[in-house]
Amino acid sequence: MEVKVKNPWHRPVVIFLACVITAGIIIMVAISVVQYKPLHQKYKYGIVLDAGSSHTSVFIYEWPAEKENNTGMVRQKHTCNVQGKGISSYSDNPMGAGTSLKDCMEEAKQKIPAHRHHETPVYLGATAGMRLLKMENEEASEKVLDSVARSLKDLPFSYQGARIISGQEEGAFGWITVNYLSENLRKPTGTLGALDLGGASTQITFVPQQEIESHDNSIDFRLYGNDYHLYTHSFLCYGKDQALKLSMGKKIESTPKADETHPIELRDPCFHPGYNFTRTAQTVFNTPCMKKVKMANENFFHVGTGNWSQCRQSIRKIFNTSYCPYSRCSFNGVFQPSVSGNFGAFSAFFFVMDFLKLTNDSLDLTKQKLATYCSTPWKEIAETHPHINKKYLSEYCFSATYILTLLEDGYKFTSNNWNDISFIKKIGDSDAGWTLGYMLNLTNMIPAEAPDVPLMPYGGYVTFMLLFSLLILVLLLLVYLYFRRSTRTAQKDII
Ligand SMILES: Nc1ccn([C@@H]2O[C@H](COP(=O)(O)OP(=O)(O)O)[C@@H](O)[C@H]2O)c(=O)n1
Ligand SMILES: [Ca+2]
Repeated sequence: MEVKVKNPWHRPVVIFLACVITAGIIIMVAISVVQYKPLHQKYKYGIVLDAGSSHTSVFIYEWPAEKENNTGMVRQKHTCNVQGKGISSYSDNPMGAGTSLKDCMEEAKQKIPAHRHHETPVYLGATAGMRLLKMENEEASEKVLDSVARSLKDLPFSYQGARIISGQEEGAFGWITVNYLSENLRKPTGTLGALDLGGASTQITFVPQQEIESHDNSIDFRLYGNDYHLYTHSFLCYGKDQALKLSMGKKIESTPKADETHPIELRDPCFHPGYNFTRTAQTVFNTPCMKKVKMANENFFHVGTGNWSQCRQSIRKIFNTSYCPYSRCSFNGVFQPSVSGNFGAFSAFFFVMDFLKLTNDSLDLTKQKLATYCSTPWKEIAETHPHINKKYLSEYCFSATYILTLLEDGYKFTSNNWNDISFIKKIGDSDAGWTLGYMLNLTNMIPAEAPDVPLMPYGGYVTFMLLFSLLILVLLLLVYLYFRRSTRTAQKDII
């Protein structure tokens, strides 16, 4: 006998529910395939040594193992400052350069889980101090690099090289670091220019509004599917320590000697009134940034006069602005388009301006405050900061005046765009500097094209899957109940 369902229009409902369930299962399977996520987050590590002119720092970075190509995923886990001066100061004792790294590398072994050691890349990049040593004594610079390389190869990490990076690389990787950390690289919105002040060189890097007229200053990247056309320049000898030597050297050369028996008295407006030290000319002229002078073995009296505007005038003399083979220049005949957009100024730009609490004022107020600081007697300055190394303390007036002169007269910032400059040390957990960009580049962690991204964030994915499963269960339950009811009704009808 034929079984008749009592209510025939229920059939489309059943077909509809069956379709919804099938579609639901297909969607869930499809999302599971696209959305891969390991249950346990594993981290990978990388080490970069920044062998600067004044000191060496070790940076340890970490990132989730499965997210190498995601912007902003690499963060600084730990940093260690190597005791003593930079590796270029070991020219007379190259072995000492390698030994100096031991303590910090021991710390790195503790910070990185042992099972990751063998796959953790370690890179050493040396900057302007080693560029200068190479100019002065190539053999000594090679010995120093050999020594640090040997020391790093002895470690359980994956040694990837120790080399002097170019000024262009230093500028470009500093720019990549600040823009990676600010998560600017995957958005079509603006980027952040990078200003790096070291002891021996300084770098300026930004996306210009106008054409780059000199090939040497142009650098092109394709990052996450976006093209970047950058202007960059590194001024060797214009880091703050070398600039001080250039400036003092110029003053010494123009200071007449009273007589043959008495040392020169260098009256220096960039040092506080009451500051009075005897120095050897060797400490000023021991650099390939200046031509050697005859008086290298002589002493001179270094006497502070604390006059900011005169200090500024004296610093202007180390910038040659008398010739420019392009439509516009910064100084020393170097092409520079007009600065545009926001800038992050880091390393010594930050250390100096932060120490003097000059990071948040207008250009005019910064000048006023600095003028007052420079004219403060040395005795008062030394008493206010008893724990700060006297050499560093005595140089802040010069350094800050140099920073202002470099930014205003050199790079042509004005009071209108002064506040586009942010003096920064870190972005999030990570230091601004070239090391992160260098590692991202060498580990191919910034692809040229945008990497495939999961359909939805992990949290959203889990919630979606749970709700969808619940919905399907409810639908299945409804279908079951419906069939049970229909069968019972049919049985009743038969009876
Ligand atoms: N806490 C700190 C650390 C460094 N610095 C200065 O920052 C500069 C860092 O330069 P660097 O060693 O990276 O030298 P480059 O090789 O980059 O020219 C040096 O002039 C240091 O004296 C500072 O003023 N305060
Ligand atoms: Ca540096």
